[in-house]
Amino acid sequence: MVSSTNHKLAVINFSKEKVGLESSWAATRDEVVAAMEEYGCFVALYDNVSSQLHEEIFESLKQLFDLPTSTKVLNKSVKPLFGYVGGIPLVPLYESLGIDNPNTLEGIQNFTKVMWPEGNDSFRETLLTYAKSQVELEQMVMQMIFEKYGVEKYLESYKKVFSYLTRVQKYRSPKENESNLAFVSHTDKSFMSIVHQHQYNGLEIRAKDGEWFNVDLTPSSFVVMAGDAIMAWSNNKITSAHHRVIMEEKGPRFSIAQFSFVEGIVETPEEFIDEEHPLQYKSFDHIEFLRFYAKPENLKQKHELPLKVYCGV
Ligand SMILES: O=C(O)CCC(=O)C(=O)O
Ligand SMILES: [Fe+2]
Repeated sequence: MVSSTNHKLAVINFSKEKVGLESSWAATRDEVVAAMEEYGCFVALYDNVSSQLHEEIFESLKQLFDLPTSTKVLNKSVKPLFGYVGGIPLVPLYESLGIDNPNTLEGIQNFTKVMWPEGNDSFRETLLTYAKSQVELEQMVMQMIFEKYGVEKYLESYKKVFSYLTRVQKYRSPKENESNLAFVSHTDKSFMSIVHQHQYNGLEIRAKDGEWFNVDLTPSSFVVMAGDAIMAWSNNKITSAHHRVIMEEKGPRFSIAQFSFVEGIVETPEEFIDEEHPLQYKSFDHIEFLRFYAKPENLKQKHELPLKVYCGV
């Protein structure tokens, strides 16, 4: 689709040679924070996931989604919204499974032993390698943001309490007379998210002026996005990106979203608060916020910013 928008996400090179250099680290950090403040997201070009790994991971997702629904629904979690999603009338094209702690052997094993009781070493190894790379990318971005705002003294304690959820997702093509809105407009409830896709575009971002624009991605593109928790943490310096998925092209489209959550309290550092910038959100327990958001009566309300309802000042 040709779009006539003026909006375009920044594309920032995160290749090892580049960000490994002290001189380009600082320039990259500035680009990251400017992009996050403008759109709540940017595209990272990241060569730590090779094209071979990229193909392997999406090949293995096809196998996963081909399992019978009776197996996929066994993907459950005590954490709210961490399990299987499919057959939802609001998003009929969408199906997804959640892998808690995908960057640890235990986390990925807990998932594979439910999906393939006889084991699936190749899925386990591919996903673990992939998830570790994505976490590495997120931690670089996190470090840049904390540094740029002069609050890096809090970074180590945050790193200790971050946990990750990977959602693997499949969008089928719409049937005739069916809407092509494959995932409704939302902000992520995470601290940050990273989205990676196979073959087909579909992700759209809402700019601050309200215009929607699509994002053209390559196999080495990773969309790094601000979630609601970093918005609260930064006292709205960075606001979470409203986004949705439209199925323009033939599907199925596969994507992987990785979400970071704070296993504990998210609190705005005092450095972000002054007379001109009063505190916007009370400190909150991240997982409890998810529990609040996931209550059917709250989901039904379709709040523009559920976090504001939960703990806005
Ligand atoms: O599939 C995508 O491109 C985005 C998915 C998404 O927004 C989400 O899982 O929160
Ligand atoms: Fe999202």
